[in-house]
Amino acid sequence: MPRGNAESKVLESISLDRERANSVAKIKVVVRKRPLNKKEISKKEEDIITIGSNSNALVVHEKKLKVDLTEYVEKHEFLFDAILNEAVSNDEVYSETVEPMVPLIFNRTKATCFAYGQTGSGKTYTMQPLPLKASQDILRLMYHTYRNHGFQLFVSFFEIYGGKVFDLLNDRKKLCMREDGKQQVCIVGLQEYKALDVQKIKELIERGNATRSTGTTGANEESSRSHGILQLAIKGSADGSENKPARLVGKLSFIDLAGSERGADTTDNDKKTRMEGAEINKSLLALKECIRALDNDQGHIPFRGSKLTEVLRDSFVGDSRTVMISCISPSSGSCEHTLNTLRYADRVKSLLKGNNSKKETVSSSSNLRKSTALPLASYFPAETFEDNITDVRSENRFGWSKQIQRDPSSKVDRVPSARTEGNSAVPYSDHFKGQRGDLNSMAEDDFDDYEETYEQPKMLQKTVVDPSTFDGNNSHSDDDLSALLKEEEDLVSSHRRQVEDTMEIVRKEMNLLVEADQPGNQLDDYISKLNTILSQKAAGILQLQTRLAQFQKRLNEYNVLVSSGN
Ligand SMILES: Nc1ncnc2c1ncn2[C@@H]1O[C@H](COP(=O)(O)OP(=O)(O)OP(=O)(O)O)[C@@H](O)[C@H]1O
Repeated sequence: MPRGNAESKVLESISLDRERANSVAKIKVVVRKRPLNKKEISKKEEDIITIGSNSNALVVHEKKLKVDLTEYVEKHEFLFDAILNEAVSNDEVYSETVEPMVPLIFNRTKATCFAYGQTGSGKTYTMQPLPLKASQDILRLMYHTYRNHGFQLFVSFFEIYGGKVFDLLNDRKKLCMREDGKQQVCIVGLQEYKALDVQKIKELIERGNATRSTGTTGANEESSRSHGILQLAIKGSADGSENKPARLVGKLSFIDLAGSERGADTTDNDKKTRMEGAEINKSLLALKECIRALDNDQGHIPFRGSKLTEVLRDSFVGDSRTVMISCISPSSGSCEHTLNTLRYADRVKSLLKGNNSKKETVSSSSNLRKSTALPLASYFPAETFEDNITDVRSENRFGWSKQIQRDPSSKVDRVPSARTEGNSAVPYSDHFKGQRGDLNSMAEDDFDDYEETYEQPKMLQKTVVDPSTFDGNNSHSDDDLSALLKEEEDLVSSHRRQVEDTMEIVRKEMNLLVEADQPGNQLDDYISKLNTILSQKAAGILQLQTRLAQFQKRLNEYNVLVSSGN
């Protein structure tokens, strides 16, 4: 083939990659349901998750008891970018999640894939094969499409355990993090291995996996008690030469988060496990706060909320892409955790809608079309690369198109996601009668209508507060974030306690009703007991309402604080 022809093929391929880049959502949320495991089957637990025929809607069928102790099923409906059922293979998970992001990392993008879910829901099972598959694609691009660019691939693998960072490719050496003058976070001494072939990467991944901290939880015998972070970095020198120091071009991070189970699950566990749980919850909440702040286009992203978010800082600024895989167990015994996971995912997804239509509109790809120059120098214009990140960020953070379109080549259909957790109660006897039909009979247009009429909940209302309360200083807002995260934890714990108390009260109430139906019952006694019960109920509700109001106030104040920090 004549040289000119070969070059134009390469150009075409790069330009195609870039066009594809524009159609990759900034944040994509995918749910993966695992099959029932042996333990769940032996306990006769049911599969309570049904997935709609268009693969982006699911229903959780929550079994509940009425006050008169009759059973009924409450349905919770959710929509996401894609829902992968128990028959979906790891290869298909890769195609749906990471594969579209791979070409972007040759063009300055920081892409992140993380798995979220309760312990034993399949996070590690889902995440472990992804880096190797991505490496294969990266090396193919490096050796073919970008073969004259002098790109190099580096692998690092570390974990965050108990708020500390350990190098999984260097005997779990404890590492510390530093922030440079440009607020770039680096992990001092982290080993990065240059990888030339897939075999080398496979060895590194296996070595790191074998070193990870695991423990046993009620739900998983080999549970990850740490956040494992594997990074594939593309580096290159400005003139494509291998002799000059290589600078970061783009990065793909894989994060296998520790289980998201909350306090309720840890009652049987020892103190160490409970402490681990608290630390894990803190970082998961902080991650949510960062994504929330990113979507609100706030100048100040509260990365310091946890070690995890500090480490991820450079993955979220500039031109970034994130795919979150929410892993869920199908079993009735995990219903509460599954709902928590889906609500977390739903919250992340809904942040991208509602008031941000401006941010969601299709961005022009002209900036990419213009730029067809091939030499690596074109990736490093006049300013330094880091300066460039800031520019890209301010111009382009939400200019990216979400463009979730029907992709004929994809095995999974996708439509724009709406935040819909619609609850509907049906008698328990109807549980299996129409659960699939309900979703199957829902045309895609129905979802579109729902999307149009649904009003976005405004978690972070901007209210006016006494400015003297805050000085708009970012370090203060980091302290505030920690306090806020703690309050969120406390609120949820109080809520849980209140529900337990209420159940106890309802039991007393039922007994009282039974007594009241007996012949010759004492009316005075009934009145006095009913009064006590009602007072207890009212006190519980009032207490929780007060706590909730306090938390809402703090949340609003925090929002004002970070907004004023812009
Ligand atoms: N989609 C799946 N298909 C088949 N088996 C699965 C699937 N997902 C998970 N499993 C199995 O379920 C068990 C728990 O999965 P895994 O260890 O990935 O959970 P986890 O969410 O990472 O838990 P933890 O947070 O405790 O580390 C494993 O034995 C795994 O092989």
